[in-house]
Amino acid sequence: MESVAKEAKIPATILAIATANPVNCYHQKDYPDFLFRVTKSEDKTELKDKFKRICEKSMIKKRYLGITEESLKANPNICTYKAPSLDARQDLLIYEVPKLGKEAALKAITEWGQPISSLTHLIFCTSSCVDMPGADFQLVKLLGLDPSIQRFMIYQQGCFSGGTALRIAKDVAENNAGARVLIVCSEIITMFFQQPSENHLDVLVGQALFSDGAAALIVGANPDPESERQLFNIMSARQTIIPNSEHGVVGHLREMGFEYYLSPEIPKLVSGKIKDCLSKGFEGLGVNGDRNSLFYCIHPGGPAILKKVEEELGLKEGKLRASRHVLSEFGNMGGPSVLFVLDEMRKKSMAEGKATTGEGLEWGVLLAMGPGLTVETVVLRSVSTAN
Ligand SMILES: CC(=O)CC(=O)SCCNC(=O)CCNC(=O)[C@H](O)C(C)(C)COP(=O)(O)OP(=O)(O)OC[C@H]1O[C@@H](n2cnc3c(N)ncnc32)[C@H](O)[C@@H]1OP(=O)(O)O
Repeated sequence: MESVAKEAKIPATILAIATANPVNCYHQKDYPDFLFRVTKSEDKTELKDKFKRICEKSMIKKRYLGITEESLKANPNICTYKAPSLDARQDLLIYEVPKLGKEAALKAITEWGQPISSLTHLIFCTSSCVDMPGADFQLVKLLGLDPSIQRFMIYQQGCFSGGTALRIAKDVAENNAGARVLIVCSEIITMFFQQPSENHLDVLVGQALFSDGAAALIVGANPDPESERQLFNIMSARQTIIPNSEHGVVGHLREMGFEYYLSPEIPKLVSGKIKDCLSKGFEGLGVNGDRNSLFYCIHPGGPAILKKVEEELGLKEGKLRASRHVLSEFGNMGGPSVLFVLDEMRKKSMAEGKATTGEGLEWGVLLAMGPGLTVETVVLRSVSTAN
């Protein structure tokens, strides 16, 4: 099919962004006591000290989690390493994941300001649970969307799914006249909640970083200048696998929930590919090579990843402010994280009276990474905040 992209006067454009989190807020300084108490692991003092060190170095102040002491007491197997608890976790998640997504979606639709019936496509991403019919179907019911809305359900892509959703939305918006795509990424990481174990130290890293959140965006090409407000144009989007890195992030869905592995090599593997991702992403766009003249929305996977990427790209202090802010205030929410970063960037740019939604700069890049290791590179062009 001949791409309509060339005909689109304005390429796929983000028209609204919104976020939501569960109400329960956990302060990182209190979390080691909480985790070791609810999992009855107080006797593992060395492990707790190690966990405290990881929490202190996480650069996270607070996180939001759907789990509560009460819900864990009602499902004690969730608190016991390797105990079968898949049913209990699924039963909580299949309702909560679309519900949190709905909260973000309603805010995005309000910002967009158009009738819900104008939405033509839905992309729903989650790695938190699986079910049939899927979380996309549940969201259609919860929001009262047109039953004939065209759905894409993206399961189990992990932390890069926010970039995947933008890539698919760009294709859809530019090849279907009048398309308005609702993206919803919703993660509640109860499937990753595990009792600390001396035999599986990666779990400590996950318990210190992972958190719950949902983000929703609306994307369309050729926005109506009278009634729709542009936030960022999506100029290119591509996905790639980092060679020899599939051991980096691994998650096996078991009776215990997710049995997952996080290699200490992740920061090095990701940063080693980052220049190549940027040069391929910007190919043919005529943007100069000064990396400090771009704005950055990078998945806040952990402080070591951000630091390594910053060093590799030779970025000046402050260029990754939005990613670090999201890490500090919300933790690593997986797929939605990078969309939280985008929201933070445009809000701060507007609040500080910057000329564009991208910290006053014209061009920028959103980078999302996850299992594979896979990187999504989405090149963005900001718009004037005077719009
Ligand atoms: C690809 C993606 O990005 C997708 C995802 O989001 S998946 C999650 C990705 N994120 C990560 O894997 C975390 C990356 N790592 C980090 O950000 C940091 O290393 C950290 C916050 C975990 C620790 O901070 P740091 O400044 O490196 O402190 P450091 O003193 O080296 O490590 C603290 C402890 O954590 C341990 N540790 C670090 N990484 C570990 C890992 N992957 N597995 C097990 N233990 C680990 C260290 O051995 C150390 O233990 P001791 O205190 O007993 O010596």
